Amino acid sequence: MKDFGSRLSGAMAHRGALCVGIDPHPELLRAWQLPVTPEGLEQFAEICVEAFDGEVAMIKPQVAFFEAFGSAGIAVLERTISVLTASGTLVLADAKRGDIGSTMAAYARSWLSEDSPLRSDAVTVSPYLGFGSLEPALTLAHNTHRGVFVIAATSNPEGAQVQSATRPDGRTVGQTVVDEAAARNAGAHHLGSVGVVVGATLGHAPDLGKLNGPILMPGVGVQGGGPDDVRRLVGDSNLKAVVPSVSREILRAGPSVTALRDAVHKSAEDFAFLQA
Ligand SMILES: O=C(O)c1cc(=O)[nH]c(=O)n1[C@@H]1O[C@H](COP(=O)(O)O)[C@@H](O)[C@H]1O
Repeated sequence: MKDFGSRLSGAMAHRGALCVGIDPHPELLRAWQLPVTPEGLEQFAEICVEAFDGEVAMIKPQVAFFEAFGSAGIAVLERTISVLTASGTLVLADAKRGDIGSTMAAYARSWLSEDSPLRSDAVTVSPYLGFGSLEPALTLAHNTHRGVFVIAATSNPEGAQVQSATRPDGRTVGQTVVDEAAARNAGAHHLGSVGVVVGATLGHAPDLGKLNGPILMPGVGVQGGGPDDVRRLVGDSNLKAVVPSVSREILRAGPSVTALRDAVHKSAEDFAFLQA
């Protein structure tokens, strides 16, 4: 199997850069006339799979909305991930895991090991227990040809308190996260397999020029970010590495599969400049 970065750059070349999130908010279930139960969750996920599979470079299920239903929700998540990965669509599990190294190793096994029922192509991780605490996930991802997306500068306004703090060497904390990720991608030919997450809502972003890996940009749509923000934040030379991520703005078009697909195509058009 090719490494995750190569698979992602191949998918982006074929299908465009967009990532669509599967975020089954209870309000969305209700808006889709579905019960807020594991059965409703399953129908929501099935409609999303039908609408998005094969249409975009990557699909990002937000794990929290499945966990909220307990073991029945996790079972729906497992099935959703395995249907998508079996059809060749890249799945990024948005679990934002981060813990001391020995516990991180267990989180890593859940999302990145070949024999886990939840195995995905990549997982989001939080470095705010120290970048080094992510080592078990970085190592397992490398060994299983999977990827990690490390939270660097998030789309929520509260993130700046930690991520924009300045270290004694003058770099922001978010910048050091990007720099550590860049060190992991050194020598990768296409895109490295260690991505970062940078919110499209930010006033300014860390310097991404040496990352050599994918830049996931959520915060597009309902949170207020748009294509112009993406361009402004990453700079022209980094546009090819950007994976804009949209959840509610697209999901609100449901439950019609045709309307969901139309919303995907509209978003994809808005971001076509990334591939130009
Ligand atoms: O890691 C993420 O995907 C993420 C990072 C971030 O900085 N901001 C952010 O909104 N997200 C996730 O991206 C999705 C955004 O959803 P919408 O605002 O509905 O597009 C949610 O699943 C968030 O958890």
